[in-house]
Amino acid sequence: MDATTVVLFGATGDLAKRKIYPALYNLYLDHKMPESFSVIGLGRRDWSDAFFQQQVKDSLTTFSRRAIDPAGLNAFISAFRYSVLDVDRPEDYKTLLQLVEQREKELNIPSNRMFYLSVGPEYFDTIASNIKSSGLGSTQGWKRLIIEKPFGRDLKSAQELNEKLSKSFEEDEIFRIDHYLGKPMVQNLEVLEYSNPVIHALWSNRYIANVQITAAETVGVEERAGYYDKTGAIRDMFQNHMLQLLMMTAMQLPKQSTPEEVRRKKKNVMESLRPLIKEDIASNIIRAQYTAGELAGKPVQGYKDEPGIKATSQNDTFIAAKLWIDDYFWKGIPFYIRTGKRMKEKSTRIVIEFKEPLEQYNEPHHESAQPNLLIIDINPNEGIALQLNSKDSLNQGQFIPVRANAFTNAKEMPEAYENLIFDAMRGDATFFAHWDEVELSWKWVQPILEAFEEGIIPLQSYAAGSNGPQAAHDLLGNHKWWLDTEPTPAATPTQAEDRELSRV
Ligand SMILES: NC(=O)C1=CN([C@@H]2O[C@H](COP(=O)(O)OP(=O)(O)OC[C@H]3O[C@@H](n4cnc5c(N)ncnc54)[C@H](OP(=O)(O)O)[C@@H]3O)[C@@H](O)[C@H]2O)C=CC1
Ligand SMILES: O=C1O[C@H](COP(=O)(O)O)[C@@H](O)[C@H](O)[C@H]1O
Repeated sequence: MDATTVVLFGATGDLAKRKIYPALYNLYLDHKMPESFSVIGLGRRDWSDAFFQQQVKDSLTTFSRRAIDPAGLNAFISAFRYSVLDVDRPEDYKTLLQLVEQREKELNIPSNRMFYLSVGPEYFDTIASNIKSSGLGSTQGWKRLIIEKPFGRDLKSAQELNEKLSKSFEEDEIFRIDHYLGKPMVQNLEVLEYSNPVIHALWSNRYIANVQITAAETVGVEERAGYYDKTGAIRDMFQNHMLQLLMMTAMQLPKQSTPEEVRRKKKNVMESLRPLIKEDIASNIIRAQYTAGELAGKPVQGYKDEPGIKATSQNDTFIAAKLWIDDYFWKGIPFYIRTGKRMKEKSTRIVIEFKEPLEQYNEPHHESAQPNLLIIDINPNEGIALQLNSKDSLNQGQFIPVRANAFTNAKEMPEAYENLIFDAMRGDATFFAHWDEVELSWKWVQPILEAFEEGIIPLQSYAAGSNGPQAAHDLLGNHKWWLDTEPTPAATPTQAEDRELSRV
């Protein structure tokens, strides 16, 4: 891998501490960092190098998934330097350039520069143009820009932001992070389909009845009232993470797994996604807000009582949607998507429900038969399960669902940020959101945002600790959200893989 300088804007912030430093450290332990690298942290706080290095060490002690190796830690930390920078002060970029060049010389790093913008999106444009005007972006090697979400708050603002960024960086230099694309099971979806003829053969509207994608969280708004109350589940999760999961699930297998091909296939999905017209929005989109309830046996307050949230807030903390992909493979198959805070369990999961097994053979419907399910657990458990029907030897003539489970120990898997930072350093953009996908996602979501503003969609409520509002269950008609009440078995902590055929 090329020797690299990581220039981290927002080095004093929460994301850097919780995700970025632990990811860099784990990559270092796995020998996935370049032989020679430099990290320059930036923020307005007047920190010294030594203080910054101590902050990084503290963050690793708290957040790294690995035990700290004191000897290796010092070598790792010695690559870190700090420079004070206010995004609006051009002179700070000049000082930064001098420091970057000095470290490149000391460490013999050709000018390959990765600018990581772990700051609020309101600063993206200013930083990108200052990188250009200060000369920081005039590298002899490569330059890359990593940006965090949110990318705009509607179609127009996203287009404006992209227009501005493209004055300083080419599209192939911009790495838009969607951390769901870094999750190991999401990165595994393509492989599951192409390396398993059983799954591949069934992956179409001929055999699939519906697809359900859930990202349920038990946490509430936490300390993010200011951000979340203006954002809601639709912008915070649905427009980005949930639509990315949809693209990854529904895309047709690329002939070659190159970034260009994968992104082209994802774009095809978005282009085939049936647009919502205003009249149909209320019957296909459910929005809701949590009220007081109980989680893990403890009472929790409602959204409106959370610190920093107004009692009149009409913000959504839950979204469910019914979508149709009008292409050859998925025509006629509903995709159900939902995401919410303060739900019963933390679970990101894709469930593929297959068509009734007996119907096609004209046998009398057997009421104890359940649909076959393919269950892909993404987070916090990681694994797949296949639910099949089997003869129930204890009850004559009855069927019983059994599950073949394969779970991995999530603690041993690289964290999303590790995968993504590693890819960005190698210049592999496969699991980053291309502008075309982002724009198409906003285009699809835009009528929903307008319908919200116009009050066309009622705001439902659901008790904290539940599986969401009744309306989200009604959305599925004769079907149901699978596994709502029966979490799939967790991985055995001592075993890397646990394969079993179990009774459900
Ligand atoms: N935290 C998280 O879990 C997640 C965050 N994100 C995104 O990551 C980005 C960063 O979030 P987070 O770390 O939580 O935010 P924080 O508020 O914790 O940190 C913001 C950072 O920006 C710096 N900053 C703010 N204003 C300026 C300025 N004028 N000039 C220079 N630096 C400035 C701050 O440094 P200083 O105060 O020293 O100036 C600080 O380091 C945001 O875009 C957020 O949406 C995305 C997913 C998850
Ligand atoms: O981006 C975000 O994601 C988290 C959920 O991420 P996960 O990896 O824990 O599933 C969510 O809590 C947060 O509101 C949102 O901004």
